[in-house]
This record gives sequence, structure tokens and C-alpha cells, in this order.
Amino acid sequence: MQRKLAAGNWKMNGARADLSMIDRLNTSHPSPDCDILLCPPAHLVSQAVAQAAKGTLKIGAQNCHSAETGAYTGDISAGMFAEIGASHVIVGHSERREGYGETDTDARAKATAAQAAGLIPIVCLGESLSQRDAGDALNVILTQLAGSVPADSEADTLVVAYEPIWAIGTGKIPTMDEIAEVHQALRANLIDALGQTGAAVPLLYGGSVKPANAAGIFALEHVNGALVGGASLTAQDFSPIIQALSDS
Ligand SMILES: O=C(CO)COP(=O)(O)O
Repeated sequence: MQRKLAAGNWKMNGARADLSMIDRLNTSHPSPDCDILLCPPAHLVSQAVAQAAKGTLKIGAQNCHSAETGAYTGDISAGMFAEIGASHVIVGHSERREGYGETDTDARAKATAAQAAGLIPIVCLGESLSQRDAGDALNVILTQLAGSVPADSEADTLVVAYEPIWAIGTGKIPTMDEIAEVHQALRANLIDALGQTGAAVPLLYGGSVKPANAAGIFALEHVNGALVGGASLTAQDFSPIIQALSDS
């Protein structure tokens, strides 16, 4: 069985005071097969780890460099995030692919570096609206999967997140059939590539996940959790999503 994961990506939002929501999330008790993760901006990771230490909530980073150390002004390596207590790192997010020209090769290099440092990479994939309208969504997503996932991943060293670009921050989500079709294809391809490991890799859906639509999404086969942006910024919105996943 796959572990479930409710992951919050704060993106470039949040201040120290907002870390108080960690105490509220840590008092929720999801089912034992369900993990909760918050990925605040880099400057808050260390303090978030300290604040989360009393409970089971995990803290991750939103990006890392693929090198261990070196002359990369402004960058932070996976090992550095591991040293301060992070457990996961998001790689290949569409906002990195679109805004910084990151490729599948970059995403795989970062994921490989994360695994080497003991972090679990959350590898993000997703099509644009024009790619979906052209009937190319599955092809795009499976090409990204093949190019972005490290070949020697294990079930407990990899998470894959399907995030259609047009659903991020828009309030629009694909139909349940569309999400199910993509997750089914991701599962089949991961099994082809990784054998039984591929059957156990957690698959997340991301893009406008809200308290109102979470239960329907989590009821789908091969959806093992969510990567949540806007609705992870407050405990009021994130808690019911965690509860829906725990109950699924
Ligand atoms: O990009 C996302 C998470 O990584 C999704 O963001 P929203 O939940 O705000 O649509």
C-alpha cells in the first residue's frame, strides 16, 4: 500500500508568525498511514522544523540545487536542507519549469541529489491548457515522468505529483475522470519503470485543491494525497483537507 501525504506548498508566502499554524496541525491526528508536510519558504524551514518537533508534522523545502556545494550564489543544496531537518523537497514544479527554464533533466538531477542527501523528492509533472486541448496531456506527462524520476528510486524515497498547470491557483480542476486517467497512467508507467516499487510510490494531485473538492479527489484510485498551494496557508483550510485524506 502507498502512504498518504497531504503536502502544503506555501510558495513565496508566509512570515514567521504564520508558523503558529504548525501547532494547530500537530494537534490533528490523521490515520497512521497518512503524513502531513509543510513546505514554507527557505528562510522559515529551520524554525518550522523546530516548531514541528513536538509532533509528527514534517517540514520540506520547495527547491534545491543539484550540486552538494559550490559557487552557486543564492542556491541551497539538498544536503543543507537535510542538515536543518527537512524531510522532503519539491522538484520540477511548473513554476520552476516555466519561470526558470528548468527541464526534466534538471528535475531528475535535483531529485537524485535529494535522495542522496536523505530527502524525499516530490517530482512535479503537468500539462498546459493548450497541451490538454490538443489531446497531448498524457504524452506530455509521461514524457516528463520518464525524464524526471531517478531510475533507482524506492517506494519510500520518491513522491510524484500531478499538477495540471491550468489548475494551479485558478480555482479550476480537471474532471474526476481526467484526474483518474492521468493517475492510472502514472501508476502503470511507474510499475513498468520500477517494478513493484512503482506500485507503492505515493501519487499526489495538485491544483486548486480545497476543502470542498478534496474528498472527491481522494476517492479516486491511485490518488494518494495532494500538493496544496493556497489552501495550505491557513489551518482553517488545510485541516479539513488533511481530514478528508485521512478518512479516504
Ligand atoms: O502549485 C500548487 C502546489 O504546488 C497548487 O497551488 P494551488 O493549490 O494554489 O492551486
